Amino acid sequence: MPRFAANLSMMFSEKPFLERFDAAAQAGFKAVEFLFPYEHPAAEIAARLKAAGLQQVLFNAPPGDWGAGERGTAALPDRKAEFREGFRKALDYAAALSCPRIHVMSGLKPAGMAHDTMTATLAENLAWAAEQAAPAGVKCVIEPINHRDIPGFFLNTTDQAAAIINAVGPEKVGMQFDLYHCQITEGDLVKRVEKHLPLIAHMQVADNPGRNEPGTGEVNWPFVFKKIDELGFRGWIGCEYRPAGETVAGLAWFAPYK
Ligand SMILES: O=C(O)C(=O)[C@@H](O)CO
Ligand SMILES: [Mg+2]
Repeated sequence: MPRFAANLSMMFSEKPFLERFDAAAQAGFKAVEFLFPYEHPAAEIAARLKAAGLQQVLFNAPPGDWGAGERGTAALPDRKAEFREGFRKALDYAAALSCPRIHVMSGLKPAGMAHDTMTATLAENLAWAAEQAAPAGVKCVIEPINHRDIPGFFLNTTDQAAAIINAVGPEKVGMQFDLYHCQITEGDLVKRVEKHLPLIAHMQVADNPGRNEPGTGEVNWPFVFKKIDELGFRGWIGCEYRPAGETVAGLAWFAPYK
């Protein structure tokens, strides 16, 4: 059966962040993910996880200046030192939260920057990060993101991500396969999951259009989830969606998977 993790950056936003852990557990989730933990001490988050009986399965490395529109630094040649400093901080949080996956965002493509230069920078940074992360049992993941949600993002397709992962080494870095982005950019969800399955270390889901919960848009999710299970994916699927209404009221789709 597919295993779903609540995304606490998007779900349960009716409550303050630290209260969302308990809310997710009460709704039947066994695991959570979120974008960034850095506004809160790691020990505080660890305590919330423990009290709620939850597992932390993913969060993001620092992305540069998010408020100013930056979306990662891992593919930016002039930001290597910042990327590394941020990744070390992420690793400290991962250790405190016993979290096995860190999402590393590549960044926006600067005007005039050569694609190959960015690919090489991303590969070099990932290889370095993997070396730091391996002793802690942590794997870095990279995620292709659609151009509508993040215009100008460097990493867009599952094939582009696969080429980088294969160049660095699939044992070192994995694919964060977000079904929402794939539906927008590429479609053909089941065939693409099948193609990249050996590289996929984490998945995420939202329906399209709207990025709301499964069942609110165009995708036949019971079919897709069944196929993902039959294909043998045993990792976590993060519910990275904005509930259309109140979070718990929109969880009917989740009932068969609790
Ligand atoms: O947007 C997504 O999709 C993510 O998974 C985030 O981590 C990055 O914006
Ligand atoms: Mg995602």
